[in-house]
Amino acid sequence: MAHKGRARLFDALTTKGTAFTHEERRELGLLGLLPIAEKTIDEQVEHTYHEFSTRRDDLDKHIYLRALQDRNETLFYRLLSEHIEEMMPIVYTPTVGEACQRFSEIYRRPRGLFVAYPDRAELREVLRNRPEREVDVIVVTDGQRILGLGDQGIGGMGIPIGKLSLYTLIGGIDPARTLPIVLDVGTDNVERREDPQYLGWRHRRIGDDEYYAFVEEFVAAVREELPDVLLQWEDFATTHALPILDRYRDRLLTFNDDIQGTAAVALGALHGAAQTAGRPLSEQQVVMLGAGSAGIGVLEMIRQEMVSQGLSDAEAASRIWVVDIKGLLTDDRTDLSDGQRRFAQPAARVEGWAGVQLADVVHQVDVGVLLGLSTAAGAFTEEIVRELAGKTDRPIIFPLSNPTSRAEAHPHELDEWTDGRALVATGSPFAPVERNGKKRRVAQCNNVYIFPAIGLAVTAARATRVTNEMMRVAAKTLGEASPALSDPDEPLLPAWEDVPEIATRIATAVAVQAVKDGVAPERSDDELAQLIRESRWKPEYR
Ligand SMILES: NC(=O)c1ccc[n+]([C@@H]2O[C@H](COP(=O)([O-])OP(=O)(O)OC[C@H]3O[C@@H](n4cnc5c(N)ncnc54)[C@H](O)[C@@H]3O)[C@@H](O)[C@H]2O)c1
Ligand SMILES: O=C(O)C[C@H](O)C(=O)O
Ligand SMILES: [Mg+2]
Repeated sequence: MAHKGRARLFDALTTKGTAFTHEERRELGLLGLLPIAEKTIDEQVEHTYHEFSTRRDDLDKHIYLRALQDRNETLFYRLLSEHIEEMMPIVYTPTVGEACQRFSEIYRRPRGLFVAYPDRAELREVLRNRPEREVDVIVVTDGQRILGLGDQGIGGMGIPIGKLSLYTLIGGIDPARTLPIVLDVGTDNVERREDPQYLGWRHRRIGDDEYYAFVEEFVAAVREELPDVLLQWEDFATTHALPILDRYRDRLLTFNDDIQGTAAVALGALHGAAQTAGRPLSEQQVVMLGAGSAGIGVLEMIRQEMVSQGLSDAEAASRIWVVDIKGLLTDDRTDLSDGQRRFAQPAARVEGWAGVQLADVVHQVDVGVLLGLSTAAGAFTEEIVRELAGKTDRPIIFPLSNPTSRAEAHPHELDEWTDGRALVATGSPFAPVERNGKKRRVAQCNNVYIFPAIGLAVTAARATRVTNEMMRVAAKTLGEASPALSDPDEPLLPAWEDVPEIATRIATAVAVQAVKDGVAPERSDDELAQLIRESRWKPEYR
């Protein structure tokens, strides 16, 4: 801790603000730079919580917390950890969505790296200018598909910042070793581009040739500067997300959270749901609304799970129905990507149907599981849900699109239309559902149950790759922690207060799997468990 004087006082990572003791103030040259009172961190938490509570709306609260993070990270995380349920929706989904839309307007201080296309000749210098030398986790976006809100250009930076806050809060990654990055490659959002306040590069998105060359340059610079870092891709448009993952997954320590993290959390939540419904996944017909990278990623994992339950690949695929903006994916469609084609139903199977929209599929098929990753708000209509509820005792319905404004249905509607029988999980947080005077928490099936644990696992175990098996183990360990397994009235996923502990459990299982897969140095399971517990950063003044 080399800093002294003002440099120390204003270093967000090491400052204690009014909690510097008199002795420390003398040692560090801070005498007179602070009011005389000496606060404890608990008093600071109380004070900041009061300040937070007086802000007028959620965006204002977001701005307050982000400013606190820029001022005093230890206090920020301490405050968050004591109010995790209340503050998660403020620093993360859904409020972070609005913060991205209004990024330039609410901008106060820089954070992380802005890797802009016009600086492409100096990418290495950009990387070298990173705020801290040692980095365990990078979250990078290009801002093109921010939640279900589309292209936000540089405003997408809110997402890496928010995700990394949760890497620390839940996964115990040292905040000094996290790095949010936005690749500023222009924006096709005309409103943003023409907004005089816009802080990004005012240019249309670059073409694919330039784009992939730039991404390659970026990856090369990251490898040179930070060869051991975990590089997480976030909120890229599906057309880029899949090729990027394919290109780098075997070359780097990397994963795509929207594809792989989402798949793992969905499978985890389905574990408790299938058990409560009394019918394993391999005996369900599954319908997915949305055939983007998130939807296809989830379905790949569901298919593997059905196969592990004894089905052949073809049998599993025949139980999976995917509907996109044009209707059901069938093998006579010429507009499907390779990933989508794997889930196309034979056109012959739908011959004689009146149509191929979601309502038709639910009408024709004995659906037990309905999932939404479509951004289509309200697409799970009363009619569709009532029909589904007529086919099965415990319909499993997950409207997973974010933010709240994009949800395919709201939990209280699903509860009403199914007389309380639906097993529900949502992507964004919702208020508890009330039935017969009893309030029930709604599980938030969001990849935040997964990515912090992956970060913790690979950092502690010094893994060099994120394998499919590591993701499957994460899903399984989360699934086994479902409160619904012991009481069907309980939510499908654990409460936020329990999530840091469950992340530790998931991380341990993932680290053990990394060793098994030969992508982390040999260590015993006990050693890994201990390493993971010990490596967790805690929000305490040092
Ligand atoms: N809960 C989570 O953890 C989680 C994780 C990742 C993504 N998501 C959410 O999933 C959504 C989709 O993400 P993506 O990257 O796959 O997006 P995407 O834009 O690539 O895919 C959207 C898909 O939905 C289809 N679609 C759009 N409008 C439709 C409509 N009206 N009817 C039927 N289909 C329609 C499109 O054809 C496309 O196949 C976003 O809202 C995102 O926030 C949630
Ligand atoms: O950011 C989230 O809340 C989940 C997911 O990564 C998404 O893109 O919607
Ligand atoms: Mg995302």
